[in-house]
Amino acid sequence: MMSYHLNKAVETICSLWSWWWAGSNKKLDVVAGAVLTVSIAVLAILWYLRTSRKGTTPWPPGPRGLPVVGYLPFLGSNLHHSFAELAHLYGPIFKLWLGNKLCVVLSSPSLAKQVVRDQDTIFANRDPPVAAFAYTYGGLDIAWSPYGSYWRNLRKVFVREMLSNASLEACYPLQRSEVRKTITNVYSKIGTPMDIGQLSFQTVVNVTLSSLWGNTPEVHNDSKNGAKFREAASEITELLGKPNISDFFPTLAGFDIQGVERQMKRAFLLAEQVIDSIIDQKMKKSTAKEEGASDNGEKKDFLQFLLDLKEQEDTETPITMTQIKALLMDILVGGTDTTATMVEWVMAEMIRNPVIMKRAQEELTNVVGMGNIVEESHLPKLQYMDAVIKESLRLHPALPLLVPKCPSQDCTVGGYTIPKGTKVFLNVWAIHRDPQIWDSPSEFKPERFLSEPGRWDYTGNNFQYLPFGSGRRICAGIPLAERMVIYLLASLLHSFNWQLPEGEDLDLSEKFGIVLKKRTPLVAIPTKRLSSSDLYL
Ligand code: HEM
Repeated sequence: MMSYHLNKAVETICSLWSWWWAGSNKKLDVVAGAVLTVSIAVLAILWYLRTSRKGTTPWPPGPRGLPVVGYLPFLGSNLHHSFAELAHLYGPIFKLWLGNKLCVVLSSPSLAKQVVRDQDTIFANRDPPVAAFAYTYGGLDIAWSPYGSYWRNLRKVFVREMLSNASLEACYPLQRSEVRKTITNVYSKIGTPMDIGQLSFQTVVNVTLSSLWGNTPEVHNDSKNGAKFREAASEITELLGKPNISDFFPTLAGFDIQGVERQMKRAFLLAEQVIDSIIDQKMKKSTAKEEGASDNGEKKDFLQFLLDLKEQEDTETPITMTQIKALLMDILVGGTDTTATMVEWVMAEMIRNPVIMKRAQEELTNVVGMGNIVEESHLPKLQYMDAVIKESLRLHPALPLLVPKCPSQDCTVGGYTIPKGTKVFLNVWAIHRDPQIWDSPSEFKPERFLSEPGRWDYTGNNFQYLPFGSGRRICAGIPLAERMVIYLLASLLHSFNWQLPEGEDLDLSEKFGIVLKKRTPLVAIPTKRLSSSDLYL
């Protein structure tokens, strides 16, 4: 049918043109006439193809915006809020131009399904911001590498070796020791205001560092390394979320007008120094071991595993030192700020809802007992706490727009064409607050997750609830994240009571970035909850 119309169009153009040509060939030479004929035919075909495609499946509706800058000047600082407002005007799928980037925003479970389930392979690509390349050796990590065998192998190595039950079990003593250090530290400052976000971030970075490279004493005794890495990691996340002209106008990227890339490179170098020094120590240690006694059957930590993998030539998943560093960067940057921010949101919601905090603490008293500290074996029994965390992730998803997707070919979603290369945002923040899905959506009600526990999990199969995303590019660190969040929260709440400083109000407003943070840090005062001081040491 299409080729019939096409032939017809070309035929008509040619016959009209030959008529003009017949009357005027005295003035033009033969070659110029032929070139003109072909050019007009090509233009006509292109015009036909473009208009005929638009006619069958149009592009999504959306606001017009201004020439050159598109809709950029009209967006507020909280992108997820602006997108939710536009969805009220244009519907659950709309398009907008941000500079010369075509973006499409989806805000309903059924559209989410079409992207992350029905056409997952097409949408499993990323459109990395310029800043992302600067800290991942040009996109050699899991989060920003394009969909394909490189990404698949790297993700497989990470999931199989670091997140298997055996590896998580092996890491528990190290995690426990870091969480205990935090409890002792808080106890030493009891009665004074504490920044909960900072406290969580510090703990999560230490837990992650020790999970990655085990209890290498040189690393743990070097508190400078931890502090340096924390500074670098928070700057990297901050810069990743910063709107950057280089991303909206790729032709201007070379100028780095806002200096985002330069700042990112500086933060990256700081983080790289820490990673290099740890790899260095690890390699020295294993050389010493090789020369001395056997390893007594000790389980290898993740870094050791990666270093050994690098040396193997006959492996299915070969890896270079640069790739190892990109992977470590990914885990450290992608896993720490998200997890720590979630702990802060959950604490904020509980401080705002003292009845809920009390119920969570009662559950801890029943499961753990007032004469004990929280242990790993208690965690699966904390059902109410689990519901509180799920409800916090519903209202404050750490990545409210997930990581934007980028189709590898033209495709159709919700009856609209989405051209190849479009930046596609899934507004899970809006889905999580949709009154057609959730009863009293803006209220904090953990009970909603208790009544049908099987219905809500983090697997991404229920498109109404996607705090960790869905499909092939779903968060790679869920088991570790889940465990760190509940373990740290349970320990903080079992050991202490928490309240706001006298006369302070709780501000729950949000600050958009790649990670959705609290606009103002949560500051709270801990008081002793357990009777014996020994339980704090
Ligand atoms: C509460 C904590 C966390 C939350 C809420 C979270 C959430 C997410 C989300 C929403 C995505 C994007 C998924 C998508 O685009 O569909 C993601 C990707 C990712 N996350 Fe997490 N995450 C958390 C913790 C972690 C941790 C602890 C790690 C690693 C140790 C981690 C590693 C990753 C990686 C590697 C990706 C990229 C996956 C890929 O592109 O294949 N995350 N995370």
